[in-house]
This record gives sequence, structure tokens and C-alpha cells, in this order.
Amino acid sequence: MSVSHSLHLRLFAPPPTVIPTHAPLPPPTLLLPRHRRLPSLRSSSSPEILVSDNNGVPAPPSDPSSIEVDAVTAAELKENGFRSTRRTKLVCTVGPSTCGFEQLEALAVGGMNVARINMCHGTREWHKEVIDRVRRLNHEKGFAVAIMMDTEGSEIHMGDLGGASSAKADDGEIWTFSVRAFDSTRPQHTINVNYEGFAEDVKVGDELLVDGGMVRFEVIQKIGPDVKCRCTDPGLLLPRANLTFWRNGSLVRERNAMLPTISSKDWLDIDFGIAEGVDFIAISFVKSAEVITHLKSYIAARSRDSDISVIAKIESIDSLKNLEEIIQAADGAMVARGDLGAQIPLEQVPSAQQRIVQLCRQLNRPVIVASQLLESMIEYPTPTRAEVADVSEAVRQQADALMLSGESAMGQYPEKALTVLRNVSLRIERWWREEKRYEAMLLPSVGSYFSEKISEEICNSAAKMANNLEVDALFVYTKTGYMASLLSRCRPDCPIFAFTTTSSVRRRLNLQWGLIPFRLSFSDDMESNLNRTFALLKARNLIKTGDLVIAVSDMLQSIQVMNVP
Ligand SMILES: Nc1ncnc2c1ncn2[C@@H]1O[C@H](COP(=O)(O)OP(=O)(O)O)[C@@H](O)[C@H]1O
Ligand SMILES: C=C(OP(=O)(O)O)C(=O)O
Ligand SMILES: [K+]
Ligand SMILES: [Mg+2]
Repeated sequence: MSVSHSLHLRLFAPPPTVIPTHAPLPPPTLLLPRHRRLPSLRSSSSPEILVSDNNGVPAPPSDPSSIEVDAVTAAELKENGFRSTRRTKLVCTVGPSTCGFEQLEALAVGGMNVARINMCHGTREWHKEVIDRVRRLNHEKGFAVAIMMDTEGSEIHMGDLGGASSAKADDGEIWTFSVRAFDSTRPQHTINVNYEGFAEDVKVGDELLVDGGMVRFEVIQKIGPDVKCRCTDPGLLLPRANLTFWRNGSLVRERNAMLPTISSKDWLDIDFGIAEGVDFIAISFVKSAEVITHLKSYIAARSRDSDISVIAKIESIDSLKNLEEIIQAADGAMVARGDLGAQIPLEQVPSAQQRIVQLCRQLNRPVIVASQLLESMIEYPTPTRAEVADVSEAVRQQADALMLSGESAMGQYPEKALTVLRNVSLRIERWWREEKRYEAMLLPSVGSYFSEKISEEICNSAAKMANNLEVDALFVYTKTGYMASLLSRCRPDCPIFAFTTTSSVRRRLNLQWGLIPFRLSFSDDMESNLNRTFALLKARNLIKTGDLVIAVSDMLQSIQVMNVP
């Protein structure tokens, strides 16, 4: 690398982990005038498939030519340039509409960063097949789609309707909600309830809400394990829909409030997730930080590299009460608006969303905004204007990720829904950058150790420099991903190329705002890392001579500003 063309600002701070370089520092020199990158209008050569994902195992150091990035990202970078890459990440729930290999591939091509499997539905065998297909997709096509397993949780919900995709409840109809299990034949107008205490806890006169009010019933009679209810708001009952009951306008939290957050079935699913090496485990109906801490030590004791991130789903009153400690304990959070909206008044959901998104960013945890973003697209090929406004708001809040649920799991237009998320994200992000409308956000110190505090200061400064100098990209060399997340937290104007040594870290970084994760084996010698990266990226036409980059590294805790030689 022609060091004379670069200004090195190295902030040496020697915590024990830093390996000092013996190479003498080049004298600081002024930056050359910046060569503005012209968007290259590529037309030929289809997106090439880069080195495949090798499932957590770093490529042997003997293969220095390997750099892993997926074909879609590479094509996007080449066609649109750095600045216009999408910063907001996209999660798709995989269900019957999207479980085939070609369907999953179409989602990956359409921008899916994380595939979510919901253990409320389907069998473990079914989910295993989906995981295997995503793995094959990553392996064969160079994607880094991460897998998130979402637990069922032990809140009250209906049974699975004996295989029917839905059941219609009409106004005034009498339905029986029963804690009895039915074998194959479910009697007409009868719904099984998973919670044994249900028939004892409800009272005549209570209001029973399905999915937070999509369908409503009034309890009229209790007969042993059966509860007779009259439908007061008609609608469609979906398999395993959530049930809440209300008395005098308040949510009733009887003994069900004492149900464990992680049920015995959830523990079996978690064992399955660990055995399958999923990247994220999302825990439903989290009430306190303890359950997260407990699960994290359980995973640490069982998983090879304990490299599964735990996502706390914020979807209950209790989780809002203990929000800060839950987010601190978790590796990320989800604003699970579906169930949250069944526990707090709907009009309070937007402010809760804003608060959770802000707090996550302050505490440096990725956050996903989920549920009903494009609900009408389950049935229709275009979204409502209101849905587009809702998606825009989540993008404007700079949430790390948006999630599709029914739209991709069982909807008729999964790919179209994903395209809407992608296009709205790109448009709002561009508008936000052009207008320079960033809301100043106080980012409190998050590091607990001195070396973490140094990393944090470096990332804050690097992001600020990147904005002020209008650089093309930030580069971060990170083994654990920590420095990359600290940069992402600053939500800089330019994209962040995150180079990491393992495929599993690369997949997990795929959930975080603005990060373009690459897998690359690198050394502690930044000079040679940069030279190699420039050569590899130039060979793939991903960067050009003259592009201005700022590089930070968690080995040297340094900031370097340079034009690509
Ligand atoms: N693995 C699956 N098998 C069958 N249906 C599924 C599966 N995953 C999701 N679905 C369907 O997609 C809908 C929306 O998915 P999701 O939001 O994850 O679940 P829920 O609405 O039950 O919380 C579900 O209600 C269910 O009908
Ligand atoms: C994402 C959610 O959880 P699930 O789909 O598992 O109910 C939600 O309730 O919004
Ligand atoms: K779930
Ligand atoms: Mg939920």
C-alpha cells in the first residue's frame, strides 16, 4: 500500500489483549484530494458466486485469496455504489409459503438477512429441513443468511385447529373453549386451550380476546373443563392464536402470570436449536432479565463456541416494566407488536416501539421491529398506504431490522412483501441522509472494561470523522464483532464493511444496521490486512483506486484514514 497517501491516526492504548506492531509508524501525511467515485453502470456478468460459507469454520490461513460476501451484496455494491446499500436488515418468517429451496433462494436474493422459524408451528423435523435448506443456500450460493429460532413460550393460546388453516367465528355464535385435548376430530365450534388453569381462572362475564382483539367472545358459562363463550366481534380464528382475558377493562393475570417463560417444550426446542447451531434464539414473553441470563449460561455450557445470540421478545407488560435490565442481559431485542398490542392498549404500542428502539441503540443491542408491518399483503399484492407509513417510521427510527411474519410464512406474496420492505427502507434511508435529519441521540458509555471504553471512543470518533469527511466506507476488522456493533450503533452516513474471521460472526452481524459483513482471515498486522483487503475487493470490482475509507481494528485499536491506492 502506498502509505504516503494516507493519514494514519493510530490511537495506541495498550490493554493486555493488544498485540503491538513492530512496524514503524509512517510519518503522518496529508490526504490527497479525494477522487469521487463515479457509479459504475454494470450491465454484463451475472452476480458471481463468491467463496461459500463454511459453517463457522474459518477458512485455512493457507487460502489468503478468500473473502466471503454474498453475490447479491456484491452485485448491489457494484451497481449502486457504497452509499446506496441498504442499511436496514430484513428478517423473514419461514412457513408453508416459503419453505422450499427455490422460495428461500428468492427471499435471499430479495434481501432476506435472517430466516426466522417459529416453534409455535410445525414440527422439529419440518424446521430442521428449513434449516438444512438455508445452510445449503449459504453453502452453494455464498449467502450468509442467519437463522433465528423463536420459542413458543407458555402464554395462553389456542390449539392448532386440527390442521385447518383457519376457522370463522360469526357474531352471536356459541363456541366452547376447552382444556381437554381432542384427538383427530375436533368437535364443531370447539377450540382447545393450552393452559390447564384456563377453565378455573376465567369467570362468567370475562371478555376473551383472540390475537389481541381480532375476534372477541364473552364468557357465558363454565362446565368443568369447558368454557362456553358467545362471539361478540366476529372474525377468523388462526391456529395457535394467542388468548387473553379481560375483566372490568383490565387484562387478567391470574396463575398464568406464574407460568415459566421457557416451558418444558421450549427447552426441548432450545436443545434442538443448539444442536442445529442456529444463530439466534428469540425468547417469547420474557418477563425478567434472569431468564435471559439463565438461558445464556445454559447455551454457554452446551454450545461449542457459545455463539448463539439471545433475543428478548418484548411483548408483555412485565417486559416493559423491566425493559432496561432485560435488554442489558440479552444480545438483542424484538418489538413483538403482535402480542404486545394484545397486552397494552393499541395506541400505546407506537411509543413503546420508539422507547425500545432507542434504548436498544443506547445499550448497543440490535433491535427488530416485528408484526403486521405489511399484514394486508398476506392476501393482496400491494400494501396499504398506512402500512408503508408504518414501515417508514421503523426505518426512520433506525431500527436494525424489520420482520415479516404471516406475510412471508403463509401469505400469497412473500417476495413482493420483501420487495416493499427493501424499497421503502432504501428510499427512507436516502431521504434521511440527504436531508441530514439525524436526531441527536445521547449515546451513553456502554463498555465495562477500559479496553471496551477505548473501542467505544474509537468507534464514536471514526463514525464522526466518516460523516465529516464524507468517506465512502468504514472498514472494521473485528474478531468478535464488538467493534462492528459499536460502529453500527453510531448509525454513520456511510456503509460499514465488517471483516471477521468466522462465518458464524459474519452471519450474526447480518442483523445489524449498516453492516456489510465479510468473512476474511486476517492477521494482527493492519498494514498487510488493508493491502490484502484492497487487493481482494479491487479484484472483485467492489472498490476503486481513490475511494476514501476509514479503517478501524480491534487488534490495534487504531483509526486510519486513506484513499484506496
Ligand atoms: N412452520 C409453520 N408451519 C405452518 N404455519 C406457519 C409456520 N410458521 C408460521 N405459520 C403461519 O404463519 C402465521 C404467522 O406467523 P407468525 O407470526 O410467526 O405466528 P403467530 O401469528 O402464530 O405468532 C401463523 O399464524 C401460521 O398460520
Ligand atoms: C413476533 C411476535 O411473536 P409471535 O409471532 O411468535 O407471536 C409478536 O407477538 O409480535
Ligand atoms: K413464537
Ligand atoms: Mg408473540
